[in-house]
Amino acid sequence: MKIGIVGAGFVGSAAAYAMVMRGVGTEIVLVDRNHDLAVAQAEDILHATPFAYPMPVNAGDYGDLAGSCVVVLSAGANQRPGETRLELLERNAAVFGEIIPRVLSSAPDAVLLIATNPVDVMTQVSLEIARRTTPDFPAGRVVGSGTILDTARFRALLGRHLGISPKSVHAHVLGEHGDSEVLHWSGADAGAMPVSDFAEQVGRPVTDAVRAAIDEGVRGAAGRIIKGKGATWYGIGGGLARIVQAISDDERAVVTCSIVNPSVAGVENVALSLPRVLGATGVLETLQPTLSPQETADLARSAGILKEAVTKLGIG
Ligand SMILES: NC(=O)C1=CN([C@@H]2O[C@H](COP(=O)(O)OP(=O)(O)OC[C@H]3O[C@@H](n4cnc5c(N)ncnc54)[C@H](O)[C@@H]3O)[C@@H](O)[C@H]2O)C=CC1
Ligand SMILES: CC(=O)C(=O)O
Repeated sequence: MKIGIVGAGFVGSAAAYAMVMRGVGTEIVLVDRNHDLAVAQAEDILHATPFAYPMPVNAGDYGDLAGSCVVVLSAGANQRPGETRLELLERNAAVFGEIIPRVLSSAPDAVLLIATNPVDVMTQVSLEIARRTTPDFPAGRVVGSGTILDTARFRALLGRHLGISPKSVHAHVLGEHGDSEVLHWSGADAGAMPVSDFAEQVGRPVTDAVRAAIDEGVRGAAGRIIKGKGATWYGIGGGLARIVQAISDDERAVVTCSIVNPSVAGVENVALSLPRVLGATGVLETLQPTLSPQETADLARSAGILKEAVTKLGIG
């Protein structure tokens, strides 16, 4: 399975590296406006393959994306310290107006996996662009990485608090990949029991202070990391590799990710994250989790913020 990546900067290269280390796909092609960068990243990542999963890793042009089952889109501007994801919108929407038609003319059957921020709005922009040439382009074939990263942060922090592997924690972040995201505390579980029960049993209760610290740890992660090192890449690289694996292996894994929803929390036609079943053609099913009244209100607020952003852009 060939995997294409457009945008070979921090995020695209970390995704390629994570795929090589996990053995996702059988060939990777990196495309970037800065071709020399793509060449250098491909060469560097290729050198990791003897320690992981041998596969060709090359830089290429759009034509080399032909036959890709998934194309990751990680091109465009990233946040400067203090900037929100939504502030990147106009710059990155213009970049995608150029990129998406070129990707689809070379790889018309690929699932598009959007990482560029603001990722939910960029997912909706991408679907809109794809539908200009293919009006019935399925919404489930344009997948935003959405809150896969926030969900990973939530699981990592809960696992650390409980003293267990984050793999044994099932807890999702819903809504915007951004400031209005919703930590689904009422649905969080560990070891097949509600997280609060597990926490009491192991003597590490989730007090209001713990909960507030985890909420801030998740919601404030990007800002902190960007302040410290200029950008984030390892977490999202791992998350993108995980999504690509689910698609390329037709795995039917449940992952929080973003697509355009016909209706969510009373808001129509807006992209945001919910738990979804991922397989070869992208999103196969969307799950509607049971939420507390406060979580329902928070998800509606998040959907409203995203809807306002797409409406300003003249889509949705
Ligand atoms: N979804 C998520 O959870 C996350 C998303 N991001 C987002 O990913 C995006 C990329 O971030 P970084 O990799 O840190 O940025 P970067 O600046 O390192 O890489 C972006 C790459 O896009 C390329 N590019 C720009 N315009 C292009 C065009 N028209 N055609 C082809 N290539 C083009 C640039 O040459 C550059 O190499 C940003 O929007 C960032 O906010 C970053 C972290 C997490
Ligand atoms: C930059 C970004 O979106 C993140 O690390 O969450």
